[in-house]
Amino acid sequence: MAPPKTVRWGILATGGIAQTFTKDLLVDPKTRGVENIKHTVVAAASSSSRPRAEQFLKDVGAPSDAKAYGSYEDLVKDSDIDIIYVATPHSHHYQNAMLCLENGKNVLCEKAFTVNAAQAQALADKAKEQNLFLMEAVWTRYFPLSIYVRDLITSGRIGPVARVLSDNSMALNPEESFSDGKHRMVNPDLAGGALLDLGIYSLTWVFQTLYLTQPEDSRKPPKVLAAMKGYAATGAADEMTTIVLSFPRSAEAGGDAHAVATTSLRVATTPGGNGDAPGIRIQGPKGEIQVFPPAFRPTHTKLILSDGTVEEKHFAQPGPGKGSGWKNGFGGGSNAEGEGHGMFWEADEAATAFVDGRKEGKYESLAESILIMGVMDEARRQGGLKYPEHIETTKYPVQL
Ligand SMILES: NC(=O)C1=CN([C@@H]2O[C@H](COP(=O)(O)OP(=O)(O)OC[C@H]3O[C@@H](n4cnc5c(N)ncnc54)[C@H](OP(=O)(O)O)[C@@H]3O)[C@@H](O)[C@H]2O)C=CC1
Ligand SMILES: O=C1OC[C@@H](O)[C@H](O)[C@H]1O
Repeated sequence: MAPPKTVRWGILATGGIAQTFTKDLLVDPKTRGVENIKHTVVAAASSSSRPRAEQFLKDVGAPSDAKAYGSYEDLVKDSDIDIIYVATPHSHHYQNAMLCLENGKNVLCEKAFTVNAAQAQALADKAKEQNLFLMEAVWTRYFPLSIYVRDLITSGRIGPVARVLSDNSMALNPEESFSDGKHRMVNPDLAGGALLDLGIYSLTWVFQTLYLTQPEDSRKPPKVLAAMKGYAATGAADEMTTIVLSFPRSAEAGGDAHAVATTSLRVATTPGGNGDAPGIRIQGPKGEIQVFPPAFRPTHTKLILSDGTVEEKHFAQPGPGKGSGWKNGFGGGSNAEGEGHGMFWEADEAATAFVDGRKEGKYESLAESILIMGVMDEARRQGGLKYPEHIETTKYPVQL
């Protein structure tokens, strides 16, 4: 077997998810049976200060020669970097990812990919023009659990999927948790609200079960009907959004399929985060697949068939982990001591694509990311939610 190829990462921003991702990145891929690539961190940048980037590199256990930068502009000029992971708030993804692409860097960009579909399209166009890799970091798509669920569907165990019910909600008590209104969950200037932050996962489950599992030439965009409740304290952000989707299908493929994607900052998929009610139900004529919360990091599925068969599966996130034990502070769950968080699967895919010369992720094309951004645009249009022009714009560069 050929020796693993080492992929050199740069980390853009030093906040919560940048820490979690980078710790996972530094877990040896062999611990999860991955032999083709290795990851290393060669640089990190903080827009606040260089010492903050230095501290970040220490905290995550990066190699001692990794470089610390005090600006994103300096990071993108580093010729030793193969891929940059963009970990700023969604309001900033478009400007930051464009900066990377303009400077010839491959990009893995956190969710939600951008603020709207026009920005996502502009990034995809730029990546194509520059012949660079670009992928939205919807980590859940790359989990072995997600691959297993998609395989159950394509192998026909439940018959053609007729309906998907998909929720990702957290009872965050927003007035108390985000009382100054500055947190990205509620802050319009950071494209805040439930939809872009949490609802993206409800839609991920809808799309990866009803869209990605269809033959490519038969995938069609869904019709969208949405209800949105604004978050009163900050005005332009949603605290709850419900989207009904109808996917056109031929009669041979089972006819049209429906989905309901829900998200809320006020109520939880399972109160107390105990995870005993399925947040995702994928239903066909022969049975259903249940996925247990949280929707973004599920570890438990149940297949229930109408003939009485019940198959439960638990998926570990193999460690040992570099101290990547995780709590999100919102009651969103924590992983067992010694486990990784699970962000390494998407990193493996991005690195493998880079090494193989692919320009997009295997389980979510740029066209699908753009389509999902378009569904969120339509939900916001129907719900009357607009963000400030300077973060909705496709102009570049814009100082945020
Ligand atoms: N995949 C997942 O499970 C998760 C994904 N996310 C996504 O990751 C992104 C970042 O979230 P998270 O890490 O929790 O956010 P944090 O607020 O913890 O970190 C964001 C970082 O972005 C940089 N930044 C640059 N400009 C701003 C600004 N105006 N306001 C705030 N931060 C700024 C800062 O880093 P610096 O000062 O170093 O430049 C900051 O530390 C979001 O898009 C979110 O949706 C978040 C949580 C989980
Ligand atoms: O992406 C996410 O997944 C985990 C949640 O806790 C977090 O708030 C969200 O941004």
